[in-house]
Amino acid sequence: MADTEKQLEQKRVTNVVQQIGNHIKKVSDDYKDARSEMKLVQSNYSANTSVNYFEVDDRIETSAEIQQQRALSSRLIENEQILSRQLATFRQLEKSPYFGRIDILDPGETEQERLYIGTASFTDENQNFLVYDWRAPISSIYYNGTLGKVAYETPAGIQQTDLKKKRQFLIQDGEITSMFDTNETVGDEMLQHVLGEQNDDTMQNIVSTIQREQNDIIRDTHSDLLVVQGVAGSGKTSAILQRIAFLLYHSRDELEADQIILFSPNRLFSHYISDVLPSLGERNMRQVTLSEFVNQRFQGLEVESLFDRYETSKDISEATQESHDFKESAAFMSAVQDYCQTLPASQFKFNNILFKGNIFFSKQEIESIYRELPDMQPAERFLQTKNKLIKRLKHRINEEAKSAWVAEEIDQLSDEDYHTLLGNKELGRFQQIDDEIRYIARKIVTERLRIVYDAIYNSYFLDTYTQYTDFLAHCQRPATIDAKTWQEQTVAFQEALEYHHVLLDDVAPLLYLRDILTGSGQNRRMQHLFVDEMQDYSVAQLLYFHHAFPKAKMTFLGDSEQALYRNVESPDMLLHKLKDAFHVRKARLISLNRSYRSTLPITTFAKSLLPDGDHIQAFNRDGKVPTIVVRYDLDSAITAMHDLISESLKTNGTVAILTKNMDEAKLIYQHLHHDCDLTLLTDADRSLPKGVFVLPIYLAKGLEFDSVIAWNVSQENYPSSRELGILYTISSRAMHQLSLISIGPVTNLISQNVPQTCMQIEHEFSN
Ligand SMILES: Nc1ncnc2c1ncn2[C@@H]1O[C@H](COP(=O)(O)OP(=O)(O)OP(=O)(O)O)[C@@H](O)[C@H]1O
Repeated sequence: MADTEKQLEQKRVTNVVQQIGNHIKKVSDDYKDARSEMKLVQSNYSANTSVNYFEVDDRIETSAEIQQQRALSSRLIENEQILSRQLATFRQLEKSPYFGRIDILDPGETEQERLYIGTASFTDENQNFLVYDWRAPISSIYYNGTLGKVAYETPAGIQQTDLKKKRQFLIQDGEITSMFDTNETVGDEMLQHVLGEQNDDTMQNIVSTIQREQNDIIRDTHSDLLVVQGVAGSGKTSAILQRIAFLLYHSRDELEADQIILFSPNRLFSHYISDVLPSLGERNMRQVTLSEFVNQRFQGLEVESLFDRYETSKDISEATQESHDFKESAAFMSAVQDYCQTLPASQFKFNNILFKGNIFFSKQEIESIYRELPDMQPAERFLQTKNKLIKRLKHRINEEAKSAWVAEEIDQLSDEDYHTLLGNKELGRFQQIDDEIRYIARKIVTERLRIVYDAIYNSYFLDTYTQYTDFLAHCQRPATIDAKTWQEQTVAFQEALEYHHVLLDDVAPLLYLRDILTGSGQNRRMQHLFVDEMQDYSVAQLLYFHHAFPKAKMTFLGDSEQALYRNVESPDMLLHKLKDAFHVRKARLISLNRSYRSTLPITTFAKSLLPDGDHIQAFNRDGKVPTIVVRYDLDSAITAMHDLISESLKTNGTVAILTKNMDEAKLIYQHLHHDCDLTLLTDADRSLPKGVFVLPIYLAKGLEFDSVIAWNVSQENYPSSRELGILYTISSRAMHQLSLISIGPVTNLISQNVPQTCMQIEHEFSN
């Protein structure tokens, strides 16, 4: 491109950067003002909260003032937060104001329009757009269109235009480092540059290089269920995050970040992706792991985690596996639903409600309330039972409030405690002192009996576990599961319960049963549900999420070939299963087959492990072929590991040693941590350190590292195709370098599938 052209563009960049700089100064001043105002209100507030509370009039006045100040300070806090977010956005924009330019000619116009696209909009004093937000309707042309006639979607409908030029920029600290015109979606040159960089400890946004098929995922606002099957490294996680940023922009007035929930595979991942949305000027969505989500719903019990199950259930029989599969299926969830809908009142299992070890409401009493109600949906009937119990509780509170112990307690109250019990709102409400005392008495008893109220409110009087056992006994199982194996499932469930454990298979059906019978457990505020690594969830769990967030549109992303916890499925099978299970109006399936993470030799190696790997397209980025180091005993393998680490560190910032399980990770740590700076990562870790670390593959789900060393890929350790998903997932975590160590002969998964030219094998020959 002619130098003058570049000079002209640089001139514009410099000018825009200067204007952004001026704007930052202004926003900084506003921010400082907002902060000092905030401080002033806060100091006033604390002065007021310490005023004398004992004169009734004073109290009323103070309370009103406090309410006012609270409202004022929350408004100020919000304002301050907005300014602070704006500042962060503009500071980023100042360094790199845009990454793209499109020249368009609208129908009927004679003059082309030139638009620049960046991570956020920026207008000059006259409200002319100097930079368009990448999420603006017009910006979609940049990602989707090749030169010529193009269409784009706007709130007013589809618009047509003629795309005359598409230019890409790389701008660092206000300087154009490269720029080129392209007719492709986003040219490979730009991608080469971005992908060749070293890994950061948190993920980066990809807005400047979003690919056309990723753009389809990001900008889909129509589907109720969007399922993305994408090969390893195809940008699924990136697409989720840009999609969230897009949705927040698109529905700015109706959607808050906390109405979006993402199920992430582990805590390291949660941290890994935490910077992307803030880098785009947005707040993070809510993030949970399956374990966090279910543990919160089973208070007092410990739920088996995916990791626990992975670590312990290595050798289960085929028959048991069939029972597991059934319990994880959509058919099983339907069976739960049928059971609940047709459950006769006499089969309802209730618990006593206890107070200090004594029965407060007996299960017989609850049962008779339930039975006497007319026939209706179980949840409605349960709710009415609940209301009747609360009524009876209130009655008993009123009676108890007249007891001598309550009067005595009131006598003993200090003035301060008395007023605290009375509360701000009730100050001055009672004309008669007797009324006030009766009120206080009821409050004392209510507090004392709160535990009973909570038990009613939280539906603890349904004996969920006995009910579930009853369901298991009555459930129609497939003919392939014999009675004995099925009975073993019930026993396993009950035995676990004795130790306050719930097995993972039982989690979704158990929660579903409880929710249907009690009419609880649903969050209708959540508008979007995202599940990353969907292949690691059972269909039953996904259906439960759908039930728990009934209003949420669903986006499920995953890779059937990275299955760690079950056998690898073909993408078609997985999609078919999900489509059948979710009866939604607008379902859409998108496949991503191009892999961006790894160098060409690494992707070629990883895809040849898979029987159907041909559909995976590698991004053409140079690198060394993966090395396989074969040793014949543990000590030599550890020495080889040591050498590989030193060699990897010469060119890579992060080196991850990935193992099949935690025992292997500990073993390596024990042998190596004295000689090199090595960290062992566990389930409890929330962030990745720099340098060298060792972790089992399930904790590395969704992550990527400059260099990966796979531990012991021998035939003994990876004997069958059951381990294929594990090996593929490990190999596909590497960005620039992949090495694999084997103690003894290498697994057939590699030796029989990967062509010799795609790897370099180094044997140690003993003499
Ligand atoms: N359009 C793109 N531009 C630049 N980088 C991209 C793009 N798409 C993906 N990448 C990069 O490729 C790598 C893999 O992306 P990501 O982690 O989102 O893939 P994934 O499909 O979720 O992977 P996996 O399933 O293997 O965990 C990341 O480093 C990401 O930044």
